[in-house]
Amino acid sequence: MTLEIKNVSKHFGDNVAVDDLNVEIPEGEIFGLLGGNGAGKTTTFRIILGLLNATEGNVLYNGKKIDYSVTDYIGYLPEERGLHPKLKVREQIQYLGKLKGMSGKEVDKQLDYWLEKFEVPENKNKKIEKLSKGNQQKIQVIASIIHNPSLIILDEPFSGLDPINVEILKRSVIEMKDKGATIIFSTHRMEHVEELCENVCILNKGRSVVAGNIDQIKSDFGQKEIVIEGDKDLSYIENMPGILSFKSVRKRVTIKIEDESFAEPIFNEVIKQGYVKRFEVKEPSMNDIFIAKVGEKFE
Ligand SMILES: Nc1ncnc2c1ncn2[C@@H]1O[C@H](COP(=O)(O)OP(=O)(O)OP(=O)(O)O)[C@@H](O)[C@H]1O
Repeated sequence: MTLEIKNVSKHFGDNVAVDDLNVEIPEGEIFGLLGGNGAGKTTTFRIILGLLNATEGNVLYNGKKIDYSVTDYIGYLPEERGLHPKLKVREQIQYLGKLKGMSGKEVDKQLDYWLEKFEVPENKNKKIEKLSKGNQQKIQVIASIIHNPSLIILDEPFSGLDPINVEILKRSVIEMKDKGATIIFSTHRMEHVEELCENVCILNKGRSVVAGNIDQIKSDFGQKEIVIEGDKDLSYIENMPGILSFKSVRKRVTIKIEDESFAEPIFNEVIKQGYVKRFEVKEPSMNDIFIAKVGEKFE
């Protein structure tokens, strides 16, 4: 049940929102669609769901076009959140669950389960307008997964959540994957994809600038990071060959190098100074890769 995005472009007048995008998302995977504001993430989701027509190309799930209006196997957390503020949580979820063909009993069971998971069981009979923004967001996520969909599309699911709730949602996303769902989510926070995804696509101005397996992307990128911890003054290393950047904060030095071959000469210099607590050659972060490929930073 692979999701295939094939040569998809979307033009809004002269504005090219998505530009010849090709992505394959295997079944049962958590896939990250990355990019800054206006990169084309939401437009891509709307095209996947059949809510927008592509100018060119097509999207197939399980070999067929998706028509969101008639599909019960899709869960979608839209960018524009759409809960009814005057309804109580249970009333809202009952309404949406029944639209997806569930019985009232089934909805209640699932709702209790997810409210417990999201650590807000006390909100079941509260009016949505009385909940904080983050807690409304949790209800919106529950609304999109209440019917146990096999394809879940989450547009910026972590935005507006505090760090504790980000962790709770991450755990739930992993649980949905373990139950067999294919999940695609968008974010402009690189660290979210590093933790959750095997494969990603980074969009910039509608184009895929980097795509594929995260480990592979990192190893193909070539550049590495060295972290050294200890008491020694290592500032002279800054002038050695292959060094792209050198940062020293308290007792920790972080060095970016062009490729791994430059690590050994640095190591040899460092141990000449005697004992160090740590010398580690690390893969670059997705943020480093994004900056190098796109020239923008997302934090
Ligand atoms: N209905 C529309 N009409 C005209 N232009 C649109 C429309 N929807 C999106 N766009 C444009 O398409 C581009 C991509 O927008 P999109 O919302 O897909 O980006 P995004 O990556 O989801 O951004 P964000 O992170 O800000 O939500 C933008 O330049 C946007 O202005």
